[in-house]
Amino acid sequence: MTISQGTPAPTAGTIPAFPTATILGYPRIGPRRELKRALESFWAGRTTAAELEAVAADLRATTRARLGALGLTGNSAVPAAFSFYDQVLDAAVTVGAVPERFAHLVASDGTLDLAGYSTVARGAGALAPLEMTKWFDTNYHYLVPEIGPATAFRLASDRLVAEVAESVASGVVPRPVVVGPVTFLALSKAADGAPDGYEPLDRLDDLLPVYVALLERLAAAGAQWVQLDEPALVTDTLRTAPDALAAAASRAYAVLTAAPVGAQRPAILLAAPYGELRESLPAVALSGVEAVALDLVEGSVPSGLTDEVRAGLAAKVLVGGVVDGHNVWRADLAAAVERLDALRALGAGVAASSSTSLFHVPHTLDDEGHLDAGLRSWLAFADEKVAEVAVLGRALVSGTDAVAAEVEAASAALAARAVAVGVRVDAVRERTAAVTDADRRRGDVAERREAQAERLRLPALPTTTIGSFPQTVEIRKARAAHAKGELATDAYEAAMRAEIERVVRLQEELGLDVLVHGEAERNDMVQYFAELLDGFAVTENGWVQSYGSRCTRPSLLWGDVSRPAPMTVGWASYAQSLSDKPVKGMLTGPVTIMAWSFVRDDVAKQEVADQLGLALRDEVADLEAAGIAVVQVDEPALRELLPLRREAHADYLAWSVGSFRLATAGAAPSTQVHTHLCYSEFGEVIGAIDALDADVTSIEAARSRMEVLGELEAAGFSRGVGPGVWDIHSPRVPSAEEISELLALALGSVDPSLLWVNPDCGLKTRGYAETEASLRNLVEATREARATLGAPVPA
Ligand SMILES: CN1c2c(nc(N)[nH]c2=O)NC[C@@H]1CNc1ccc(C(=O)N[C@@H](CCC(=O)N[C@@H](CCC(=O)N[C@@H](CCC(=O)O)C(=O)O)C(=O)O)C(=O)O)cc1
Ligand SMILES: N[C@@H](CCS)C(=O)O
Ligand SMILES: [Zn+2]
Repeated sequence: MTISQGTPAPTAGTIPAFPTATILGYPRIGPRRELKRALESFWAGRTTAAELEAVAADLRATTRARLGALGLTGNSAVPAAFSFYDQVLDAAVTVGAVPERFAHLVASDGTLDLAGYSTVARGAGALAPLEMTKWFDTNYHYLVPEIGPATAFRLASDRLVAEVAESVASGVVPRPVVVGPVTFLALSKAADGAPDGYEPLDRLDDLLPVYVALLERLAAAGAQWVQLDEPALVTDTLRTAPDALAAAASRAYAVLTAAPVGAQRPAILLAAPYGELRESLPAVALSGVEAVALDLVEGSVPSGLTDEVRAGLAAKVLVGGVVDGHNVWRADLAAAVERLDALRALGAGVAASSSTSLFHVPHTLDDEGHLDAGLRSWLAFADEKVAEVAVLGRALVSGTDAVAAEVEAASAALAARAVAVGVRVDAVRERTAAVTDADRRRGDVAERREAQAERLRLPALPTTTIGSFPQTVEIRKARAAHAKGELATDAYEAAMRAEIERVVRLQEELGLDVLVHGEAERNDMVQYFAELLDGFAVTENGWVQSYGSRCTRPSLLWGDVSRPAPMTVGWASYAQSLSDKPVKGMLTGPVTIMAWSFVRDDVAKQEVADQLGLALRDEVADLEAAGIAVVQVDEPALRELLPLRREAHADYLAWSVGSFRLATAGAAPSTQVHTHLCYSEFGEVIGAIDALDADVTSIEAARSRMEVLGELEAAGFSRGVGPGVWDIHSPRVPSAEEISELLALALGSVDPSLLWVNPDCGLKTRGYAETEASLRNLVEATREARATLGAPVPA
């Protein structure tokens, strides 16, 4: 195979040139969250599908122009990777894998309009949406396709083909991006009713013809290269073993490359982001794909290769993911050039790229004028990363000397960062170095239980919520006005206190037992703390898509972390002053603060986690001193940071659990420590959850109908536990009967003296109407359950 050096339209069998610089994907939400606003207007019925399409087309056009201006100029350098909601959902819709319950939304030609697509993503009434889960080890969530033995695959959407045609018409030959067939099936779940032992990957041979047909359509629309994302090939933690995934990749890519490049298909770039290709490397190297994108931030340049694998790679373009697509630190261009050189020795051609799609980072630093100039100079958001790959592409073509100034500037920024004030704070390092095992140990569990029962005097099956109450438009408006200086701090704080009072009164009226203050004052459960801790900076506009239209602004954790002053005590004490019932102090745990921030890459994660642990430990002490008897430390991201390789799990769990314990182990025996976990399946980390040594753990469970309880029981978990009885991800109000059923299930595996009753997660995304109705049913169902236990029922 020869890779042509020019960029003529391909003729059968000749491989079009691959650009020397590219990225694997770009943020879709828009620099001003234009897509979020357009989607939410459409969902609210304020705009039409045509208006939503127009906003999307504008965004795509702006992105193409921006990427070209930043230096992605070669044919196929610009990825066509737009999505209205999620790329995995798009793949499902493209191959016609829409679950049966949505069949009435599908047109006779198999297509789904934007309203139908939105319903599959978000549900409607009794129609449950596709399940949402974490995308690899990131804070992005994808929708899980449901594939059964009878799912009828067909090419059912021409959206991607139209996107290619739109781009070609605008003068840019793009590289369309699709989730690859192996990853698509490996991330799918078996549709309800599938027989035991069935796996969606069993359907690979039925799915491949649809990919073949799609490739042909993309070629006809003008695509010369297509990118098939296969991150499933870099991990050994999926349901399917890595050897089976490698075998599936061999089969799949034999079929997809059976036709020569040209009219029947574009050349194929198989992208393997988020980790290192290990078990699958031979399969990929020996496959017929024309290019492979390797993540050289998480992995390294392949070495120790057999002759056969070496020969396979030597026939391909190797795309070196040397610019971190997943974090925001400016690249070390000198080191990147070296890695690309090493790759050049292996492949038929080499290109510079981001390690992953850039949709994990914000659009641009241009919008962050407020950031300290030093910190800014250490950062690269999406646009700045595109400029970095463009520089590296020039180095590949013209030699390093041609980009000497850029390489030097990057090295100088790195050197300045290493010695900048606040990056290393001796007092913080001395404190973490002095931590002993005893600092991570609380007293005996039984003694704690007795002291807490005596202090709290709670009824059987205590009811509580997870922390946040609805973040109303008024709360957000007040915060936005305060940030702009249009609302004075006193007035803002008074508005938040009024909100806290309303939430406390509501909980008392509903009859909940352990109250929360509602978190009205928090813009986000991580950013709130980042704004108050030293070592962090926050962005004004650094939005990153978390799922669908929902975004977060991950904070920048750049230096040693310490707590200049109490962060939550004023709000918690105010809430406690309003009620005789215990009000929980509410903190976000060290692991979650790390997982949902952009974390410095110059220090071991364990050190960062312990710094956070110590800051939170001081906060717990201050909450206790203010009379708070229950403190909840949320760790919804404990599972999320679990490495994609099993060999790294024990080390990760040791430091992550250690940092949580450091945060909480200073609490007195009579202080009840809660933790809360959600957004993941926790089966794999049950041992670690137990090791957190919290007195009470609330955990997402409603959607899986309490599945996690069996896992906890099997692991001998014998602490207080609140399996969620209300799936808060949809506006549906669960009836008291439904909640009673879930409670009965829970009582089948949890000792009644240990069972708590609570929703799955916080209520910040819900409205008040459904919140009040659901909590009323929750309290009612609890009263009934108490009666069946013969426990005294509080008035
Ligand atoms: C629990 N989750 C979280 C994750 N990561 C976090 N960092 N935080 C999380 O809570 N990861 C896992 C999950 C992901 N789930 C979600 C769920 C919900 C959202 C969400 O609702 N995001 C909001 C933005 C939240 C926020 O930052 N609010 C700010 C700013 C609000 C805002 O947009 N203001 C307007 C002006 C006000 C107005 O007029 O309405 C503006 O700035 O333009 C705040 O409250 O102050 C979202 O809208 O997407 C995210 C992840
Ligand atoms: N305390 C937080 C946890 C979310 S995971 C909340 O209630 O929103
Ligand atoms: Zn939660």
